[in-house]
Amino acid sequence: MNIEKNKDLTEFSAYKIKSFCEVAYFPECENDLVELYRNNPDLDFTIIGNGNNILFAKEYYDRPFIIMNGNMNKFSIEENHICAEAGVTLLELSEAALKSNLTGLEAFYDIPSSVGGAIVMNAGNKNTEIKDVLTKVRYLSLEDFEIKEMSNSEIKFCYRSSFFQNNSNNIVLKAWFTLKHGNSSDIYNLMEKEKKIRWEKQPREYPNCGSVFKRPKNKFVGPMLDELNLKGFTIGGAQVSQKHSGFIVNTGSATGEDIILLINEIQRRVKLKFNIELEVEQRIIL
Ligand SMILES: NC(=O)C1=CN([C@@H]2O[C@H](COP(=O)(O)OP(=O)(O)OC[C@H]3O[C@@H](n4cnc5c(N)ncnc54)[C@H](OP(=O)(O)O)[C@@H]3O)[C@@H](O)[C@H]2O)C=CC1
Ligand SMILES: C=C(O[C@H]1[C@H](O)[C@@H](CO)O[C@H](OP(=O)(O)OP(=O)(O)OC[C@H]2O[C@@H](n3ccc(=O)[nH]c3=O)[C@H](O)[C@@H]2O)[C@@H]1NC(C)=O)C(=O)O
Repeated sequence: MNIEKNKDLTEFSAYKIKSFCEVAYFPECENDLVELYRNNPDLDFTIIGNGNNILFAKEYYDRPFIIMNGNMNKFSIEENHICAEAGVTLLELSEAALKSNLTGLEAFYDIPSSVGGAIVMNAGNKNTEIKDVLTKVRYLSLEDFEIKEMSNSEIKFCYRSSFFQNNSNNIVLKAWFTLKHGNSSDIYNLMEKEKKIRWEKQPREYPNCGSVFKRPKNKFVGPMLDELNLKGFTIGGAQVSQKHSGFIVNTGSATGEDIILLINEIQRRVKLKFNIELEVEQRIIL
């Protein structure tokens, strides 16, 4: 396993925020990860999947990070079942499904995420969520350092949440998905269609971490922010996207602090005007 001291984390954050950690571990397989935790039961590790939903609040972390991005990325396919390690990206997973003429992952083709991150957050769009294709998860419990498995129904998935979101002392190691046999060109066309829709609506040209806030009940975030004239509102290098107000983009030199200040100001104005407390969807790494 590769271990790097004083590691620059910029490339592991989709916001491209400059931040360092004391030491970064890059586990290559399940065993590396499990041994790391078992041998260091007192260390407070921060885990990063593909970095698409994290906001570095600090410029330096004097603690160890575990980086799954580009690691633990093996998968296998048997009939209509895929078994994938936590570090496989949804892009890799959906492309593998396409090659095997399996349908069910098209909506995830363009959702930036690792398998682990997708399960924690129950990744998805308006019509499909990862829970719809997931069979079971293998995970490491940090309570007793034992490896366990949990079936879909036990994971208590709901909108952008799961057992793993609410119990972060459990590390996703591997997941099994059940798909359906389909037609290769139909699968490909649907993947491209999903991607086109997202690229048309979302600010892919700037570093960002997707939706900043969860959808409040019966409301969308974008129209509320538009009503408040917040499109383009900027603090330092952080800007409410001109393309989709539900996103904050890094226009070049945003710090974590810029983004947090912008989030706080949006929340303050939304509360004043609509009496709604916007809940942050992204993980702020303190
Ligand atoms: N729909 C969309 O367009 C977009 C969606 N997203 C969503 O954001 C998420 C991004 O995933 P990803 O980039 O991989 O995640 P990140 O690297 O951004 O990690 C987010 C959090 O997930 C937890 N986590 C990640 N991997 C694991 C693991 N193996 N086991 C346990 N916890 C883990 C960690 O929190 P902790 O340690 O506290 O549990 C981490 O802080 C996905 O759910 C994706 O759907 C992001 C951008 C756009
Ligand atoms: C990007 C993410 O997921 C996205 C996912 O891609 C899209 C599409 O399915 O639906 C959610 O966004 P969203 O709630 O902003 O939905 P959208 O369909 O983009 O927009 C909702 C409504 O707001 C309007 N809208 C959007 C942007 C804007 O600047 N102004 C505006 O008025 C749109 O016209 C639409 O009528 C997910 N976000 C959440 C928090 O649920 C993410 O989780 O990070």
